[in-house]
Amino acid sequence: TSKFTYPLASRDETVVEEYFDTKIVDPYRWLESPDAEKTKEFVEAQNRVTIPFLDECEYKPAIREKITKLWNYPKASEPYRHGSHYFQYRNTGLQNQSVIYKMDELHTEGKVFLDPNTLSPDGTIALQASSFSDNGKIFAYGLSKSGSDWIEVRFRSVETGEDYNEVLKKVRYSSLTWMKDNVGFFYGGYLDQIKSDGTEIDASENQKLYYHKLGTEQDKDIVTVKFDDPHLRIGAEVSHCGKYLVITPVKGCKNNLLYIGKLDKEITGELSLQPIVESFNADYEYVTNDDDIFYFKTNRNAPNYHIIAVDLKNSAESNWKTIIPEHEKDVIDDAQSINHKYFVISKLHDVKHVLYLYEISTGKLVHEFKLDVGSIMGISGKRKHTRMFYSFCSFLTPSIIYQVDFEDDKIEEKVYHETVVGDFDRNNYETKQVFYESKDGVKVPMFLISAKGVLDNPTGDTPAWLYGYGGFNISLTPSFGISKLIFINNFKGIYALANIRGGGEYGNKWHDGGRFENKQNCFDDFQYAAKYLIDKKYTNNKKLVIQGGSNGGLLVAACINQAPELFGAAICQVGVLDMLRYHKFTIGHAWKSDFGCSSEEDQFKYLIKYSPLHNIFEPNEEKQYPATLLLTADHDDRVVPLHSLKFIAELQRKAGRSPHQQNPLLIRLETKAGHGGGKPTSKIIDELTDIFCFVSRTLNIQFYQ
Ligand SMILES: O=C(NCC(=O)N1CCC[C@H]1C(=O)O)OCc1ccccc1
Repeated sequence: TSKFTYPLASRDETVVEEYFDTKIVDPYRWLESPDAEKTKEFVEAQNRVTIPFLDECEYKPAIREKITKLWNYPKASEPYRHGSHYFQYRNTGLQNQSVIYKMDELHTEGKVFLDPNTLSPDGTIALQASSFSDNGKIFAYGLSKSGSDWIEVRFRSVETGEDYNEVLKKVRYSSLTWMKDNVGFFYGGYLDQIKSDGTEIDASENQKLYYHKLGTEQDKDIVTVKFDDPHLRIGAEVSHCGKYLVITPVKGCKNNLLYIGKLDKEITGELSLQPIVESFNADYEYVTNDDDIFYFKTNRNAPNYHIIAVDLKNSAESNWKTIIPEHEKDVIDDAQSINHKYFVISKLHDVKHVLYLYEISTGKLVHEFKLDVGSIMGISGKRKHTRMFYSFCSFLTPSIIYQVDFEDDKIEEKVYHETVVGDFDRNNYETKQVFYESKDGVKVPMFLISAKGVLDNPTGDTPAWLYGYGGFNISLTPSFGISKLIFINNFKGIYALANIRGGGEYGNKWHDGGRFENKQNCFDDFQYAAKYLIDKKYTNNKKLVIQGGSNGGLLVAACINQAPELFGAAICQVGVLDMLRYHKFTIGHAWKSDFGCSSEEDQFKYLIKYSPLHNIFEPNEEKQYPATLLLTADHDDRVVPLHSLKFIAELQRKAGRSPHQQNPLLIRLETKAGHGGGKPTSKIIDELTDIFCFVSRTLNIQFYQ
């Protein structure tokens, strides 16, 4: 690839920050102002370099055509019962947003209930939150614009399909939950926030839990719960019996407080709350309750989670009862209630889901559902229902929806709907789970997917795509994706998913193994995954592309700083790249629960060691950066674009200018787009096409039609 002349970004060396006894220069601080003219010029200059590079890919039209063709298969969610109707999300294949259908009977076409595609010509208005009233007659729904976390909440009558007049604004990081009277509604709002279009970078503060009465204006809403700490987000859920409000305030992204408010009278002001947990010592998630006995899924004294019962009449921890004990290896993932008397619980067993029924009153195991290797994507059904649905997927199965009917003590299961993808034939592929050793000897699981026969006959020259995340207790379970199939099929590649530490695959210990001072374990695990793929001759370092987004973007950027020799290309999406300043923007402060914060000396000491922006090396004859593509967007208010702008500016200056840096170092900046949630199909296809073009050109791999 030809030598690049990268845009010059001015540097202001006078911006110096003191971190304890260390001075850190921040010359691109000016790129933190998204609306500044200079920033806009910088963005345009970058796109003028990147777009031609991607457009020159000879396979671009064929790649786009292939993605579009494979993507174009009908998708349908499991049915959800609310009141006397069933609701289902459907997409004919290429629609920008899925459509909600309302059915009177199962297996019927039903009719369109809410079609977000009618709300914007380019599909950038998305449904980001929703909650049906208990009687299923009113649908509360939150719409986001251009991928921002901000939502506007509206209310739609199920019978008429008409919206009520009110619109709730300045809502984000919010639960939506109804009173059982189908008139009262709770949500979390930042009503004194000035700007809220998703391009602002400042943090929102002082979220309050509001009570809204259906049919009234937002300015009549009542503050029912508020806390002094400006960073608390107030989770709330009306109990199944309707008599209580379960309040779960959260500060970071781990551990929450727990309060219960009684809802027995007219809501006129702040609720009096019964404190259950008043320190951030664990996660507590409401499952259901029988009057004063509340069931929670928690990792309190149970790193793999367990189900406990708390009696409101004596809610001291010493009086809590364990109903379903933790498993020594398997991790409880989702816990709901169904058919009046059962818990329905999914657990992760070596990164594959298993599904169980337990009796609520005794905690006794009642039934285990037989599942293939794969994931439970969703469970649909309420405690008062005698029917539930769950959707299953795997790397080679897009979606199978099962229907389960409980008659007396009989449990009857059948396939409700199986999704078919064009001419995709799963028999041409194979999946393998391997366990490789990381730097410290810890065994890390990794999934490998390829065409049949490829894994058993490694040639050392197969293109490989290694994906990882490694944080926030998030488990990467098998999922079906067109992009994986195209890389396997049309680039004749191997797809690898590494379940590195920081995730939730093995409960709390796996999460703790990859956070705070242990964060380097995530990078080691990912680099050792790459070494494994190379040592086993599945690929070589010129044919290996690594990809990750957000916290996974941090992973990718840290790894190309630390071990550039392992990779041929790196795709870093919406990455967290300035670890000294991330907490200052939008919801960044919440991530201290994984990253720590540079305001603490001991945490600054480990953050400065891996912060991507502060560890860029100057290439020499021995080492250069792999071909690197950063991606971000103007309405990303989860991870603000300044991370990627500052990183690419420094990377292109310090590395890009060196004669030893032959591989391109580029950034792709999208408009009217955000962190990823709600992204319209058209933009997803554009982005994936560009990523494949970048990989094809830089790894010099052919696209087979
Ligand atoms: O910040 C997070 N989650 C963590 C997160 O998004 N992270 C954590 C690091 C960067 C980024 C990512 O990896 O996607 O969620 C905030 C939120 C949004 C909507 C509703 C409730 C709460």
